[in-house]
Parts: sequence; C-alpha cells; structure tokens
Amino acid sequence: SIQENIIKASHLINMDDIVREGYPTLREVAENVTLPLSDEDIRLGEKMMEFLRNSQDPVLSEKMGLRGGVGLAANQLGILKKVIAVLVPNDPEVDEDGNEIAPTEAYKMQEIMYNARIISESVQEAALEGGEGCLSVDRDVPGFVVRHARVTVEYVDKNSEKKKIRLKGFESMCVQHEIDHTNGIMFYDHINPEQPWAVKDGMLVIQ
Ligand SMILES: Cc1nc(NNC(=O)[C@H](CC2CCCC2)CN(O)CO)c(F)c(N2CCN3CCOC[C@@H]3C2)n1
Ligand code: NI
Repeated sequence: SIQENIIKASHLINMDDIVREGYPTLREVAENVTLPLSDEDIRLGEKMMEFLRNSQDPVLSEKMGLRGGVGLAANQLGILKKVIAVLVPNDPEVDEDGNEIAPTEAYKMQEIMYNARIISESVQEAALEGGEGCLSVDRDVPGFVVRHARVTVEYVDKNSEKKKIRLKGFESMCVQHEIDHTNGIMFYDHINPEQPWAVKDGMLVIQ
C-alpha cells in the first residue's frame, strides 16, 4: 500500500509522493485514525514531519528537489487518514550589527496532529498578506485566502494524548490549511472569485 511504502525506514518523502490537483484524495474526506495510535500511523506522522524539516533545509531541499513546506496533510500522499504535520520556524534574530543569530527555539510550532478538528472559531477573519500556495497545486492562485483569525483545535498527539490548543496568526492559518486538506478543501476555495484581494470588514492581514 502507499502507506507501507512511505513508512519504510529507508524512504524519504519527496515531491513524487505528493499528489497534485485532479488526484481524487484531494477532494475526499479522510478517516479518523484508530486509537491508540498504531506504529504505522505514528511512523507516517514522523515521515511527514521529516519531509517538512528536509524541505526547510537549504542543502537537502535543493538536493532532493523539494518545495518548501510548513505543513503537510496525508491526503496529499494519497492516504485518507486524518494525519497532519505542521513545522513553523521561528524567524532568525538579528544582532546590533544586523547579523542573523539563530533563535533560541528553532520552531514556533512543531506538531504531528491526529484527528484534528476545529471546535470553535473567531468571527473575525484573517488572511496571509501574500495569499497561499500548496504543494499539491503547481500554479499560482493569487488572492486572500480568507480564514478564521483564531481557532480552537482538538487533536491527538503522537503519544495518543488528547490535546486542545488555541491558535492565532500564522500558525492558525497553517493548521486551518492542513485541516482543510483532511476535509477535501483546497486553499483557493476560500478566495473571492470576483475580488481576490478584497479586504472584508474587520479582516486581519497577517505578514
Ligand atoms: C507560508 C509558507 N508556505 C510555504 N509553502 N507552502 C506550504 O507550506 C503549504 C502550506 C502553507 C500555505 C499557507 C499556510 C500553510 C504546503 N501545503 O500544501 C500543505 O498542505 C513555505 F515553504 C513557507 N516558508 C516559510 C518558512 N521557510 C523556512 C525555511 O524553508 C523555507 C520555508 C518557506 N511559507
Ligand atoms: Ni496544501
């Protein structure tokens, strides 16, 4: 099966494993994974997180021909399981002479989320300033991807522990993009077709 191949110790997820627009699983709703998590599902999450790390490494991403990613959903691997990985780096700090210094914490968010679902959401909306892209979409689709500014997400972590977190800002956008994938929703479904860059009343624009 696809998952058996992907979780092989020697396999590194690369762009050939990521399905593109038109592939059925991008428009299907994934199943919750069974609890307690199976070894296979834990390994799947770890492989997805490894892909994100590699995609953010200047040397490895170039070597492996990876597009940069801060999130990934199992639907994008052709696997209809509610498994997502999110890896949001901290911005490097800059010293008084303007030299970059590595942040104390490398990542602002690093989480493999099983069966993630939004249990509450702000009325206020938000969008990333430059719009969004998707590793499964080989074209630019310009426009504000209008999402909830803040969400409360319930999920199970890799230790099979139930978690509930509140998210805002960039992480909120990222997790919503991934949860959308597990429900067959693509980022451009949230772009206003008539006025893609319209700023709706009260909408936050996130840098
Ligand atoms: C914003 C951004 N989107 C990138 N790509 N798109 C993705 O991640 C898609 C998911 C994101 C699209 C918008 C919200 C979630 C993947 N999606 O399809 C999964 O469903 C980036 F790669 C990226 N960064 C900033 C941080 N940088 C650190 C160093 O390495 C390069 C990396 C580039 N920021
Ligand atoms: Ni995507």
